[in-house]
Amino acid sequence: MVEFGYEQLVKATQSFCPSRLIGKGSHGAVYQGVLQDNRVVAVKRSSINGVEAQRDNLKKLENEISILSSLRQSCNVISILGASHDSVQNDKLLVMELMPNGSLHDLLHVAATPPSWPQRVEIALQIARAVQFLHESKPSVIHRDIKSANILFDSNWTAKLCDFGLAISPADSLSQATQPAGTIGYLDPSYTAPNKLSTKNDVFSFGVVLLEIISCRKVIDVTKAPASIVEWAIPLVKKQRVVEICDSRIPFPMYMESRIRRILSVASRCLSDKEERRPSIGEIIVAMETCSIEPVRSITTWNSVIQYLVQLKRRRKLSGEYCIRSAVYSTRQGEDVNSHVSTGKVVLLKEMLADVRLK
Ligand SMILES: Nc1ncnc2c1ncn2[C@@H]1O[C@H](COP(=O)(O)OP(=O)(O)OP(=O)(O)O)[C@@H](O)[C@H]1O
Repeated sequence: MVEFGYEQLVKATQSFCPSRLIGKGSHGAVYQGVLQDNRVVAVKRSSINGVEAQRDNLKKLENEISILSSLRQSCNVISILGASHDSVQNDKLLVMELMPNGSLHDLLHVAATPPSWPQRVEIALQIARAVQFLHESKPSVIHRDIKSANILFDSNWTAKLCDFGLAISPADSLSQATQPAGTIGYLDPSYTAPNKLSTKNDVFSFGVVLLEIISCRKVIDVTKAPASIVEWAIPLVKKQRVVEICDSRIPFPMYMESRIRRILSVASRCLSDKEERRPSIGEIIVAMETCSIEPVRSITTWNSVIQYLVQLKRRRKLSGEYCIRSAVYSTRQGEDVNSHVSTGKVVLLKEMLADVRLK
């Protein structure tokens, strides 16, 4: 991990200029920065608006830096580029890759166009891989704050798990005394004391995110009864009323019905009251990978085939008109109608072949 000079990051963010502010969280603010080598990065600062960081915020950011720098690289976990510390201002900075496409929370609840079903399945799988990476790291890491707002998209729309402020390694002796923490709506109800810390706490939160991805319902929605997404969706999953759970803004995809059923069944197991009944992230990946989708390329191919068939039908209709026009012209000129009909067919065939070659 690179130790950046504090002044270098002050310059990169134009002195933490408000126009560079991406957003504020409970333990800091994130700015867009441009490094000397022109790399565009995200810089998380423990103090907000220059007010000296509260001890708690500072500790969370230090924890985030320590956990992220102990992990290997993973395609579905945010990459840390470095950190910086200013002892005069008692400020800590975390430099990480910039995620320019916002959060899963915004994609589901704010964006005008809802994500497609294949996109949702792919995102769910990417998050599962991030959790698997953490739980199977040596020593393992428990994130403790898995939620749609902490899943951000990079420039290729790959989902990455971020915000490691609450993350903890159960191997760390400090974890024995760490009080339960997380976000209401995603927090495992059985995580009530430090000794209840387990990877299954993350599995529960992951189950909530799965329900959110499929339904696009807020995890706590006080305008609805029941307000909790878990209390609302799980009885419906048990009664096999899957269509009622699915986001109604886009048509229910019959061709993906079994995949969606499987994801909801995984979610229901993750949300089991009894921790021991919840699957491990390894089991979740196995269940989800069998329901993963064909690569987008194949969908494009199918679209091309459908488009081609539509064009073919249109051309056939046109060819009929062309033959009739030729025939009318020929009869006027006293020529053999059949010769023109076959010429029309040859022209059409040539065009179709050119079309296929282009594709
Ligand atoms: N690497 C990044 N690239 C782009 N935006 C980021 C990055 N990291 C965080 N953000 C955005 O910056 C804002 C603050 O993030 P931060 O992780 O501090 O808090 P949070 O997740 O919003 O809240 P909390 O800490 O309360 O859970 C959020 O809007 C988040 O989406």
